[in-house]
Amino acid sequence: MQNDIQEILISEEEIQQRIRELGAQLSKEYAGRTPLVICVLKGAFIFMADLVKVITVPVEMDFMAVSSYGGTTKSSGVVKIIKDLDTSVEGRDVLIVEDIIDSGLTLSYLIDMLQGRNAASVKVVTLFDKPSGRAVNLEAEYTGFVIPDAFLVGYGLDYAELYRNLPYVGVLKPEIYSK
Ligand SMILES: O=P(O)(O)OC[C@H]1O[C@H](OP(=O)(O)OP(=O)(O)O)[C@H](O)[C@@H]1O
Ligand code: HPA
Ligand SMILES: [Mg+2]
Repeated sequence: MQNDIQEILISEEEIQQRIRELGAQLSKEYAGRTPLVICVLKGAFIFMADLVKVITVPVEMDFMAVSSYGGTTKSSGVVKIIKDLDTSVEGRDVLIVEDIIDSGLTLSYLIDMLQGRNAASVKVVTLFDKPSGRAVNLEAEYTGFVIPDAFLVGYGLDYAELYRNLPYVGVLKPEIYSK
């Protein structure tokens, strides 16, 4: 698996350090409240698990599964809901946890949906932001790292469902996805 990586872009230590900083910021933002923290599966599951451990306010958690990339490196533009929330978001302070914002299509769809369900507030924390990929104008309130225009894998990010379990984020060798 490591042999398929061209370059490690962000190390495990750098990721964990940045998550501790995000946790501290979010604990301040939500002081005195109990946000509903929503993990966007599958990509965000590792970030979600590490992030909630460094948030010091009480949180409720729920999970949604959506997919728009399938086995490719380009968004299909169609966001498919594979699993919806179990919890009502009405009147709740919702924090969406994403691994990456690329085209922005996944998040713009989710934000509209949660606002349509009358959440009291909807904010986004993303570990990675790739502004060069944007198809819609959208920014997260909290961002871990701004990353360059390359297809990345690791720390939750997959290519064709592989590489999510790498503890760092790296650039995949182009010959892997041009096979
Ligand atoms: O900004 P966008 O261009 O919409 O891309 C970002 C989304 O794409 C990835 O999910 P994917 O659809 O690959 O599903 P996965 O999380 O199961 O890998 C990623 O986890 C984000 O949710
Ligand atoms: N890597 C993996 N999955 C993704 C990416 C990426 O760079 N962008 C959107 N989904
Ligand atoms: Mg994916």
